[in-house]
Amino acid sequence: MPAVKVPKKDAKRVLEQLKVLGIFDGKRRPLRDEKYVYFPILDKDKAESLGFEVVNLEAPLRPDRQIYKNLEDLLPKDLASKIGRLDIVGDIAIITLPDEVLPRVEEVAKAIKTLYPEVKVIARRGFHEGEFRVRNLEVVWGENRLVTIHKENGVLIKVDLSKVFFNPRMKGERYRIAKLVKDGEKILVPFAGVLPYPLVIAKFRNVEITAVELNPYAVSLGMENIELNKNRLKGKIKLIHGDVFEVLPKLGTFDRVISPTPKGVDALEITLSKAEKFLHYYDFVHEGEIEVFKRRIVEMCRELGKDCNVKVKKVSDYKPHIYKVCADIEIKQ
Ligand SMILES: C[S@@+](CC[C@H](N)C(=O)[O-])C[C@H]1O[C@@H](n2cnc3c(N)ncnc32)[C@H](O)[C@@H]1O
Repeated sequence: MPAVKVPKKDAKRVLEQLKVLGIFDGKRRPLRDEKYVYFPILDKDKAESLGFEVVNLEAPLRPDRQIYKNLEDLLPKDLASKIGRLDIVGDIAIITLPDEVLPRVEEVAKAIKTLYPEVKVIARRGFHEGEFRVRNLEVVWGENRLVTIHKENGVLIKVDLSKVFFNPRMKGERYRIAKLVKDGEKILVPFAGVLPYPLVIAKFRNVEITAVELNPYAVSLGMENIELNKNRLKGKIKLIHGDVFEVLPKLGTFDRVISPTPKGVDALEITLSKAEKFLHYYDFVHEGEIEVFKRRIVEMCRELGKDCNVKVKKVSDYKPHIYKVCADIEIKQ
């Protein structure tokens, strides 16, 4: 098959050119020797007419998962348009799948496996329910289980999605917070779940973290997760099983508090009262109400005798016009 032969020093520039011209064959891997790079192409005549040196060679095909980036690339339009977003937790794929599409689950499974060969279970998504914010999930393909070990930010997180809350999309946010933390800090994480925030922070920083969680299954998995990661963590994690509103009044104060607040719960006052330097407070806010939310925090700071800088950041979409936000609150010293 045809390939454009380019001296190594020009490879990046020529690759861009070939892509713009629409003749780069992205399904095949480029080859290299000591002096040259060989880019597989789709149109020999066009390349030659533009003055490129074209040779013939066997460039291997890339695996499908490197060619196709999402389900829309792999499924017929009528099917792709009916299925919702895909999340991967360990070896479980979570997807929104209406009843009418259920008979075509094998087709969906094949596409998911192309992108994520590790997937062994497909579960269809319902809503988060109850005070423990557990998502309603139904296994529709593969092994009948919702327990898995998820890898994120260099830690292992064991979850049982039938019993605990876990959101893989918060990976970047957890990393952002971990990077703000300094060695030596004392940190409080209320509403800690199976400990994704504490684990990621303790992975990168030598800190003392106190986590509080009410769901007994999350607490038990959290303890397993501390054990599972014990050789990866620089920091220490202490996990308290209990209600944030009962436990926090008995605790002292912390340099930093991180509150992944469950939807519908107002924990601003109690978490702010425990923070000496920083509070990262998550909530769900209508886009038109972000300033009101910010003013409420400033007001609460004043009531608690604190002088605060407040920045509110949109973290993710929740519903049309409603965002999950994080208020980064710095308490001036
Ligand atoms: C939105 S989830 C966040 C979990 C975890 N931090 C994460 O990011 O995956 C909220 C968590 O708070 C827990 N929770 C709800 N009410 C609580 C309370 N009053 N005291 C302690 N934990 C509570 C739920 O069980 C759930 O695990």
